[in-house]
Amino acid sequence: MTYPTQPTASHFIGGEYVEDTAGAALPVVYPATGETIAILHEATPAIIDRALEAAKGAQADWAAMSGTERGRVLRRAADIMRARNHDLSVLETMDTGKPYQETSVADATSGADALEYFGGLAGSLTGEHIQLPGGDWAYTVREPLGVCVGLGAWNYPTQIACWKAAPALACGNAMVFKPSETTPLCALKVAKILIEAGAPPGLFNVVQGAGAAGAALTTDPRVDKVSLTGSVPTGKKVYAAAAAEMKHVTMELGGKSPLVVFDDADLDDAVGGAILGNFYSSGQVCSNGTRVFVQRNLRDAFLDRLSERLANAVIGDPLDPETSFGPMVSEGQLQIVLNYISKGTEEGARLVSGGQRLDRPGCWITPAVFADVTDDMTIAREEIFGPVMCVLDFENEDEVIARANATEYGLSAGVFTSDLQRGHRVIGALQAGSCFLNSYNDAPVEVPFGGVKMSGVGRENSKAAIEHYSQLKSVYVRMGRVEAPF
Ligand SMILES: NC(=O)C1=CN([C@@H]2O[C@H](COP(=O)(O)OP(=O)(O)OC[C@H]3O[C@@H](n4cnc5c(N)ncnc54)[C@H](O)[C@@H]3O)[C@@H](O)[C@H]2O)C=CC1
Ligand SMILES: NCCCC(=O)O
Repeated sequence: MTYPTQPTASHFIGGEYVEDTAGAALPVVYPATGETIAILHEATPAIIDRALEAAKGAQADWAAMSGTERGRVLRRAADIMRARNHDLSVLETMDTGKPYQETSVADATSGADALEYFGGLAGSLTGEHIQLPGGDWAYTVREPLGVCVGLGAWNYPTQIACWKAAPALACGNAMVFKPSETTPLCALKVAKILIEAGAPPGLFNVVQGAGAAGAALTTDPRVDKVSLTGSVPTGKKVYAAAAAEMKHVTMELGGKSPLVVFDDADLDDAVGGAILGNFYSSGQVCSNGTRVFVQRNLRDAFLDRLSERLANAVIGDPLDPETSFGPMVSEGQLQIVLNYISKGTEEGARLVSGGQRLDRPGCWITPAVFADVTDDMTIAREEIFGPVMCVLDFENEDEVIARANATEYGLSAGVFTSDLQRGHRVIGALQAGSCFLNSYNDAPVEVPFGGVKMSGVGRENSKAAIEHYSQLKSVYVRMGRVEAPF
């Protein structure tokens, strides 16, 4: 059988598509219909070995090029991605179920932004000169780490591949990227585009597979750094395995982020922020503000306006540009979400809208809003990773800060208020890596992205990412005689 989105082969290694049918079959399902759209194969040990050898073989020559030359390749790749945005967006939609309305502006475009931004930075990555007493001096050299492994989640397959590859390659590293087993298609296109842009074969390789393939990559002695986007439980395993060999890590993990709405906020902006922070990508965004704290005397107006605006959601064919809300990524993820919705009702939260599975093929659920949620409820404590908004009441600033911070997570936080002093004061007190004031879920490449507490280690995007894909060598230069004690 021929599938419409079947790639040339499962893996991309050494500049070409590579197949090894000895690996377990990996069916790819279009979540909007439940149909199989491709069948790939998980990487065998031989495939993983081949990818790591290819990366190791390409890395030294790539690192020996000037930053400007490396940057040129990345910027060319960005141009190709932009030129192919339509096709890449359709593929992203097929891989994830996210509506084309989103994928056409937030996936390949975001990946291209990362390639362009880090391509631009590559030529400016230098060390520094440090003057010392007696005429001595030192200099630092910014060196690549070597071979980096990228492990992706399923919600943003193109974006995650590019957010990891772009800074890694800009710094002179090579990469083996393993997409999520749920969404294996898009990263292959990124690999092909990098080759077309002039990247040497082996610089960026893609291998498929689930946790076992990720673990094999993480523990391989040829690997110098592991960058994971995934859940906290996986993050703990990957971090521990990397630590055993003292490897560098970036951990972009989960969250249960607070979005605080004061009663002086612009109501429509606050409702818009809550919609963006809960229902974009059908709620499958790590930074989502899923605990929406609304000051008590605004609560009813907030819920009314939210219901009015939710009625405008267009739930349907994700490839139709009018559709604004797609299916969950998989039946498994849909079941997780449905279980949380049952638990919310059982524990006494009030389901004010949505939360029903739609009677049609595929993984469809309507956006759910719970009111009267209390801090101890399961739906207020655990990451759901689906379209479930919890609305919690609060009275005053100190109270909401304490409650917002009472979580092991610390990825994001948002505040809506027209009192800017209060806005900055509250943001200053919130324990989160990525914060928003009168906005939610913006992720421009120029701004560091990442979490504190259990939500992660390190930062993606911005100049901060350079620190996580390079290391400094210090060289002390003595200009006089060496005076030893004997
Ligand atoms: N902070 C961030 O930037 C983001 C975080 N996430 C988080 O990701 C989660 C959802 O994505 P999932 O794909 O379900 O996450 P997951 O943690 O199940 O898997 C993430 C990746 O790790 C791999 N993996 C699983 N076990 C492994 C092991 N033992 N060793 C090495 N690799 C292993 C998987 O195959 C996959 O490629 C949510 O918790 C979400 O919050 C998602 C997107 C962005
Ligand atoms: N564009 C959203 C970044 C966060 C995430 O990948 O979930």
